[in-house]
Amino acid sequence: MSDLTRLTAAELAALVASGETSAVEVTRAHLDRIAAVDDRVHAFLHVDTEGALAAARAVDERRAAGEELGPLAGVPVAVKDVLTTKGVPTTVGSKILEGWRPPYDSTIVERLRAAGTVMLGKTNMDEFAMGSSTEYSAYGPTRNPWDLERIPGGSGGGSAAALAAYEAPLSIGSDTGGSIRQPGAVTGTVGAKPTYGGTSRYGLVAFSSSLDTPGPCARTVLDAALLHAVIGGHDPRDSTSIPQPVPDVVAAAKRGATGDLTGVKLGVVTEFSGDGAEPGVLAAFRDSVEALTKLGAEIVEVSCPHFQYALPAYYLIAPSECSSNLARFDGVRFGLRVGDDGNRSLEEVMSLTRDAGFGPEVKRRIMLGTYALSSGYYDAYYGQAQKVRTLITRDFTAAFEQVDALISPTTPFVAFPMGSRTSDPYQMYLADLFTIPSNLYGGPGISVPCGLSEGLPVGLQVMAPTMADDRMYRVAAALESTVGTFTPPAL
Ligand SMILES: NC(=O)C[C@H](N)C(=O)O
Repeated sequence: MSDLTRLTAAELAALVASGETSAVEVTRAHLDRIAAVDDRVHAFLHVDTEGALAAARAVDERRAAGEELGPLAGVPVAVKDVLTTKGVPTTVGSKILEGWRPPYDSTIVERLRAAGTVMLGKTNMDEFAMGSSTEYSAYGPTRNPWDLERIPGGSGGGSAAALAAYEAPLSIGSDTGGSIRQPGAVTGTVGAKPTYGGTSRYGLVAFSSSLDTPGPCARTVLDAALLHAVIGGHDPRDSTSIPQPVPDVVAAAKRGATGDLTGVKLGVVTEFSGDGAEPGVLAAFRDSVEALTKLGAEIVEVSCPHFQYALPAYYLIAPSECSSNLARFDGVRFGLRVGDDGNRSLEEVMSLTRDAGFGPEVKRRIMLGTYALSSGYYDAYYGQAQKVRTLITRDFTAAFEQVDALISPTTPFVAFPMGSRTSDPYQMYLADLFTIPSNLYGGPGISVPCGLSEGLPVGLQVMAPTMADDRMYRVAAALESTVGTFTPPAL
């Protein structure tokens, strides 16, 4: 049997369904791979060996009993540590939740289990999903399998690195400003942010509730679509979940893989295709635009004049929501409690707990958000940012009257050396320059590998109208059919 860790999720599912290999064998191969490389990569915060093998055995038993298996049954998946997993530690990359074992599964995890996928464990992330390099994890950074001295992106660097290091064929991320797509871009993997409300936030530890969107990560576009179909769809337990079925993303990915984009009109975002990105990134992007033209797509330039204000608007809205959401970590209800010696007031214990439990970036965001929401500043900062959000949404609406989807590089730069941006928050924030607009708008976006610059992966982003997730999969799969997939140098 060839190395099972090199196969796609679709291939693994077919092998398990036909009985050529068992879910237990597939799971063991990935657990062995994790044991062999994760001390160097550190993609995982927790590996659930027992749980994974039990889930795999259950799939094999169902198959032996002649039961019909779902399209991803027996396929391992790694889950970002932002999603609750019943009885399995969930830390959000923070000390404040160290040792917390949630009493319930998030909807995403519930759906993964129901589909017969095998959860390998929980992946590393920037604390509370705040960061672009996974260096802000309270449990130490994840490294990029392409170059262990470079960052794997963030906040979901663990989910992306696990794919690039062949520790898992599928993973789950969450994208508030780019946390799925940016790690995908810098690790040469595929990351999709679904339409906001297209995937459930129930059991997703909240950062910025009007933006947080869980979604699929994979090494191929089809695998991402297969995972999207499993986790997506309406959930009555999430008040912003859209009561409509997910568009047929799998069919769209298959259609795209035929390499025919005749009749598809794509808009290159003027503001994101000039300055602001590294020359090597722009060169790979331009080559991809040419490749898409050869596949039959019509390419036009589209100006989205308010996109330039997306980053500052995001850094008011997201911290504002975070300052409110993170108030629940008070040392009373969850996880860490510091200084509760019977002599201190409740307020002192809360303050000591939050001081010890939160890292520097989380504290920075809470302060930014508290300031932006405070009386006297609310209108000037938070209110103004909400107006900008509306203008950005209008840019998208106008653009989608002209084109089917928008394209841009996913990130302005390739994976940067570890430690090179941690002392300058603004430089770190710039990693999401091109991904944030679609979060503010709520539409779907996907990053697909499109080439290399300085030997490191570059991603192309496809953005589509809300609830037209299928469109982005079609375009991404078409590009993948011509540029191929990208394998990091051997670990
Ligand atoms: N969570 C995200 O989507 C990422 C973004 N880099 C942030 O720090 O807010």
